[in-house]
Amino acid sequence: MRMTPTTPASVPDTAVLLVNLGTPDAPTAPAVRRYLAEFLHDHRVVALSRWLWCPILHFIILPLRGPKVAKKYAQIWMEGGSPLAVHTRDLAAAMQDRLPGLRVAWAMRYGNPSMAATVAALRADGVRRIVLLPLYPQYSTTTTASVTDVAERLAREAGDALRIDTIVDYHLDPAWIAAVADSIREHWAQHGRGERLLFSFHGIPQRLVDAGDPYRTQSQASVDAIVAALADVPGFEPAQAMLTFQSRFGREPWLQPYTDKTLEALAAQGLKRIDIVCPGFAVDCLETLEEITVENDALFRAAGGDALRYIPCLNAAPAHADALAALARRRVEENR
Ligand SMILES: C=CC1=C(C)c2cc3[nH]c(cc4nc(cc5[nH]c(cc1n2)c(C)c5CCC(=O)O)C(CCC(=O)O)=C4C)c(C)c3C=C
Ligand SMILES: [Fe+2]
Ligand SMILES: [Fe+2]
Repeated sequence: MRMTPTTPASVPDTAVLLVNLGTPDAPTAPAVRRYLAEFLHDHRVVALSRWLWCPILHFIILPLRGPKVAKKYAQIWMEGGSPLAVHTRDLAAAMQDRLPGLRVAWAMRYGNPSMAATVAALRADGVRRIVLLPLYPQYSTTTTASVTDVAERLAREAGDALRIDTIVDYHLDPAWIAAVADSIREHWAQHGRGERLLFSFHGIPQRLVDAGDPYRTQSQASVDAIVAALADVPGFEPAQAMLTFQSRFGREPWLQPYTDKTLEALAAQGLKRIDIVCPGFAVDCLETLEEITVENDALFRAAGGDALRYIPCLNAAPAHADALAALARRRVEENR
C-alpha cells in the first residue's frame, strides 16, 4: 500500500518569516566589510553599473568604511550580539508566544541567518507555506523589494512545494500606529514633553522617489496617523511634529529635510529640548542607537541644544508583538 506523507498535527506547515536588513556578525572591520560587501552589491541598493561601482566599492568604500563603522558598532554591541539581530530575535520569540499554531522564524536579507538557510530549514521541518513579513513598515524598492527578490527566487526554486505570501507594508496598520503613539505617550508621561517631536526616517535617494518609490508618501502617512493618535495629549499641537530623513549615503541628494541639518537649525532658533522617534525602524540598530543618540545628540548640543531625547523603537514590546502577530494571523487566514 502506498503511504501518503502527512504532517503531524503538532508540526505547523505554515510559518511566519520576519526578515530584517542584516548586520555584521561581530563589531570588527573584517566582519563589517563582509556585511557591507553583500549589502552594497545589491542592485536594489546601489544601481550603478558594476564596471563603475565595483572598483569604488572594493578599493575605496570597504577599506575606509570597514574600520570606521566597526568602531560605531563596538559602541552599541550587546551581550547577545548586534542590537538589530538581538531585538529581531526577541520580537520573533514574542510573536511565537502569540501564534501557537504557526511556526515563527526570522532571517536577515544580508548576513546571518540568511533567508536561504532559514527557508531551507523550515522546508526540512515540513513547512509548505510562508507568510513573509519584511520588517519595514513603509515599502521601499531599496528594502522591501530587495527581500521579495530573494523570496521569489526561493519560491521559484521550490516549485509547488512552497508558497510565499508577502505583507508588503504595514504603514497604516491601526494596531501598529497605536503602539508607536502609545510609546511616545509613555515617554512623555515619564520624561515630560520636548518643544518639538521629530519623526526621523532612514532616507533614500530623491531620484528613487521621483521614479515612483512610495516610501516618502508612506512615511508621511505614518507620521500623520501617529500625530492624529496623539491629538488628545494636552498641549501637543500637530505643528510641533516634523518629518525628517537620516543616514545619507553617497553624494547625490537624498530625501529632505535631513535630520542632522534640522536639529542644527532648531538649536540655532533657540530650541533646547527635542524629542525624536524613528518609526521607520522596527527595532533599534546602528542608525538609531549610534547615529541618533550619539552623533546627532552631540551635534544638537554643539549647536546650543540641551537634550535630544530619543524614544526607542518598539523592539520586542508586547504591543509590537501583538500588532505584528495579528497582521500575520490575518494574512494566514485570508488565503487559506
Ligand atoms: C529602514 C529602512 C532602510 C532604508 C530605506 C535603507 C536604505 C538604504 N540604506 C543604505 C545604506 C546603508 N544603510 C546602513 C544601515 C542600515 N540601514 C537600515 C535600514 C534602511 N536602509 C538599517 C536598519 C541599518 C542598520 C543595520 C545595523 O546593523 O544596525 C548601512 C550600514 C552602516 C554604514 O555603513 O553606515 C549602509 C551603508 C542605502 C544606500 C540605502 C538606499 C539606497
Ligand atoms: Fe564587486
Ligand atoms: Fe540603510
